[in-house]
Amino acid sequence: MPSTSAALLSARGLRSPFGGPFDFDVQAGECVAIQGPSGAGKSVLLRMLADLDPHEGEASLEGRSNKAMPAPAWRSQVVYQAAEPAWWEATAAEHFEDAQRAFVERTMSALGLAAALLDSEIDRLSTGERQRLALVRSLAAQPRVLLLDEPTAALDPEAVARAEALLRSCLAQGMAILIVTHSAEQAGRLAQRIFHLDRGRLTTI
Ligand SMILES: Nc1ncnc2c1ncn2[C@@H]1O[C@H](COP(=O)(O)OP(=O)(O)OP(=O)(O)O)[C@@H](O)[C@H]1O
Repeated sequence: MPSTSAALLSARGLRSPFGGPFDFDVQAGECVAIQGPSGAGKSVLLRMLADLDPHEGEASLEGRSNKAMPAPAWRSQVVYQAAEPAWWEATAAEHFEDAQRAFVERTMSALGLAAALLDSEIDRLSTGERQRLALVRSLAAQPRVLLLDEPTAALDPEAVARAEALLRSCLAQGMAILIVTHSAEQAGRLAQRIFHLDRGRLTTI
C-alpha cells in the first residue's frame, strides 16, 4: 500500500516471526486505525515501527531509515504507548521535566484530569487516570508519529471523547497516529484508513 507522495512514516518489508511483511505509508496529519482479533500481531506491528521489537525490513521517517538513526533518536520521534504503560517512578510528576509542566497541566485539563493527580502515587490512581496520564506523557515527548495501543480502553464515554478531541488537534498539527482499537466506532470517528490484521497479515478496509 505504498503511496507516491512523500510519507511521514513508511514501512518497507517490515517483518518478524509474528507478522508481516508490512508495506505501507502514513502521511502527516493522517490517522490509521489497526483492528483485528486478539493475538493477530497488532502490538508487534507497533513495536516494530517504534524499533522496540527485533525485525527485518525497515521503517522510515520522511525517507530517513530507522537504521540510519540511533534507536533513542528514532524512539523520541516515533513514540509507542503500550496498552498497559509502564511507570518507573512513584508519581507521574517525576516522569516529566520542569519545562514540560505547563504543557502537562494544559493537556491534563483537556483530558479532564486535575493537576493534583501528578503528585499522587501511581499505584493509587485509577486505571483510567493512569491511561490518560500515559497519553499526556506520550504527547509531552512531542512525537512526529504516535503509536497508540488501545489508549482509551479503560475510559468512560466522556473521557474517550476528550481523548479523541485531543488526538484530532494533534492530527491537525501534522502528527501521524496509528491507533490499535477494538472499537469500530472509534476507528470510524478518528481514522482516515483502517488496517485489518489477521494472523500477521494486513489488509486495508
Ligand atoms: N517476543 C515474543 N515471543 C513469543 N511470542 C510473541 C512475542 N511477541 C509476540 N508474540 C506473539 O505474537 C502474537 C501477536 O501478539 P500481539 O501482542 O501483537 O497481538 P495483538 O494483536 O496486539 O493482540 P491483543 O489484541 O490481544 O493485544 C501473539 O500470539 C503473541 O503471543
